[in-house]
Amino acid sequence: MNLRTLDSNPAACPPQGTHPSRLLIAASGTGGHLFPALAIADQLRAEQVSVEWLGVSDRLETQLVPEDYPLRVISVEGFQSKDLRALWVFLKFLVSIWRTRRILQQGQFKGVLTTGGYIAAPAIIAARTLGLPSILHESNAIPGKVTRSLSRWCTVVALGFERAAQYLPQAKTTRWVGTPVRSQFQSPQPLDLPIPETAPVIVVAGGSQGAVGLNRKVRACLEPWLEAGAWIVHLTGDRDPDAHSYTHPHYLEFSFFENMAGLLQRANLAISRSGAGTLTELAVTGTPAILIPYPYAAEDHQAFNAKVYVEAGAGVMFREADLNPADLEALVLDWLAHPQSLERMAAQARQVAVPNSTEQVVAMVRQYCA
Ligand SMILES: CC(=O)N[C@H]1[C@@H](OP(=O)(O)OP(=O)(O)OC[C@H]2O[C@@H](n3ccc(=O)[nH]c3=O)[C@H](O)[C@@H]2O)O[C@H](CO)[C@@H](O)[C@@H]1O
Repeated sequence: MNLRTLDSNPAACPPQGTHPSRLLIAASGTGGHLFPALAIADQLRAEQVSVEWLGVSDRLETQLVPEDYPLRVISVEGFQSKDLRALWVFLKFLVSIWRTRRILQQGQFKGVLTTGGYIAAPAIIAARTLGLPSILHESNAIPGKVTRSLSRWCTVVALGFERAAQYLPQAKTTRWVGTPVRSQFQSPQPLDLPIPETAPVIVVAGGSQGAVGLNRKVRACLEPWLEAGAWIVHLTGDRDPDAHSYTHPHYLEFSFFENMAGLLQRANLAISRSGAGTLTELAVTGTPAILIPYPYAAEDHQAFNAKVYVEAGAGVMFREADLNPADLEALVLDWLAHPQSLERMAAQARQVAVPNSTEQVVAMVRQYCA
């Protein structure tokens, strides 16, 4: 991988005035923050907008971004403790605002787009103090802390779920646009797995990092589902101590799978965490789901995301702590025996998808950051 990480050295900036429009995208951490931002960036690049990235040195963006976009790194983290360390984090935060201001000035950026999280704070504050527009995309049904605190300073807040607007009374403008997904989701993708055409496929997904708790519940049920004829594609993440402990010719295990579009287009059912990105992809591909929210998500936001899907009739939700593997096993066996239930839910799932999310955010960039 060709790492092109830039710092705030002015010599590293492209010549000034050579691009019709320049945008700094601040997105960091997990797939849920990065993939929507990458979808937007790719579309902007196709429309000749020059995009650079603001990230953190040890997060997923260092693997996903630098091949395509110059990555500038700052040091920023969440305020979690109230002791001396909090003072250190605060000082780092002030420095991160100063560095972001310099990056924006030296690169002559016309504005900032962010998908929330810690990195959004210096990006929005720096843009605000320079009088530049900022567009914040919030994908969750309950907006994160940074979104709630700083929405008033954003030019516009784009929402993944309509119901998130009620938590942002101070935002100047909110617009419900859905959450952008990678361009591969817009067309049928081949799936390079040896699964027969007629076999039912269950995908088990724990978000961009995998979910050990969810993996355990599912492993307890594998045998009967496989006996019932299902193929199971299990995305375990790379921190599961029990990975590779079970083998069966129809059980395919991956720590991370690149071709999510092809996989979800082929899946008949997903058993999944309810991160906003995954949920949007399930809706776009019309995949019914058993949703098991991450129990420690801030303000239980994954459960609020899942409710959108459940209320639409596209799936069911279980709390991980209450979920008895025997119930999970029986529910899936029932659905495998009655595929028409899955088809009905698939149709409902498609109703949740918002068309043209990426294009709508790109239009905002054109409107506010020209
Ligand atoms: C633990 C936690 O707090 N997670 C948060 C994080 O989610 P996190 O990044 O875990 O989850 P999301 O579901 O939003 O996104 C996961 C992304 O990773 C992709 N993927 C996943 C597995 C794989 O093998 N291959 C692959 O490509 C999915 O297709 C999806 O695009 O940000 C989301 C958006 O703010 C939040 O809703 C989640 O609550």
